[in-house]
Amino acid sequence: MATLKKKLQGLVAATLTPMTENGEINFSVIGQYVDYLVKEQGVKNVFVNGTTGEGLSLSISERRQVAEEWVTQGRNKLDQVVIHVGALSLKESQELARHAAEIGADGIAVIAPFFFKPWNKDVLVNFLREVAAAAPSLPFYYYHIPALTGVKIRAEEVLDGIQDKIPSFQGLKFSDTDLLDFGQCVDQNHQQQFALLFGVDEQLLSGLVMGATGAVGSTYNYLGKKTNQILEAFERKDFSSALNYQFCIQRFINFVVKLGFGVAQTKAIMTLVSGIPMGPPRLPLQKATREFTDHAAAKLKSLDFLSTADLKGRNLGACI
Ligand SMILES: CC(=O)N[C@@H]([C@@H](O)[C@H](O)[C@H](O)CO)[C@@H](O)CC(=O)C(=O)O
Repeated sequence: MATLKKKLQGLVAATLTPMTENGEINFSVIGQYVDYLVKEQGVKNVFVNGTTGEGLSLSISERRQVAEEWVTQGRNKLDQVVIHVGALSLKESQELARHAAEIGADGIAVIAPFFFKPWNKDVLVNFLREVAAAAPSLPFYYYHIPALTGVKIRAEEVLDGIQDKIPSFQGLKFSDTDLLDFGQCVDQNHQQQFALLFGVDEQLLSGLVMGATGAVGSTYNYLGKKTNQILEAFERKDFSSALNYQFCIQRFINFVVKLGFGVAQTKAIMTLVSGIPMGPPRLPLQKATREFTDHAAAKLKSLDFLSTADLKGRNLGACI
């Protein structure tokens, strides 16, 4: 049985994997990264080796080392460190799950296998169950990201009766825009106390309205503080402020999406905002261009998301 832990809630940063210019993992900055998230962004939970962390582009040995470094550096600083252990090979996934338990991670998450795909809910749940069984003491999360896995089985279906098969099941990370599906995950699982984590940062407020108990995302690395304002306004039922904050964040995401936005660009933005070098992504991803970074920087400044004292007060469209 999974040990009783505080329910995962609030913001969870989907961490980047810092790399050196020659493509090796730069473990040396992870301690600094933890401090930055906690002190500068007010984010105390991390989701490691997921999409943003290029988990599927790392070797198993690298994934183990990255997980270990986050757990070590996060001790007594972070609330929860959840490790994504999904892989195409069940054996590798189980190995990573066992390892996460050994190092003292707070939970594991798994995506649907995406080369040979499960063709229905039962097959998917069987796969997830085999992974969860390798680390039965760890809270288990299903990571639903159909646009990337191509596995379109609705999350609502996956959740139906899942605790009978996976006793350690604790929640869902929902990285999709189908609010009917997400709403039904919430509506049909009131009794279960699952953590239902929304994964589309630009639509977080809709997720909260629908009943999300927290959120996992890439932008919380550098817009955590701003996004916490949405959570706080929502909590005090100040929906008009919450919407304003969401619109501000949307203005930024909408801008970068038009330029072409993904993990490489997130690395560039995080480097710019935090000052911690995230390095390039690993192939097949391509490093963000200088032009992208310059445009993103200008936009961050114009929205007052980047504290440049000399720009303050000048821009009427600022989102302070
Ligand atoms: C497809 C994708 O990368 N989605 C991101 C979002 O945070 C996304 O970057 C954000 O909503 C901007 O579109 C997360 O859901 C991914 C994530 O949590 C992860 O890295 O595991």
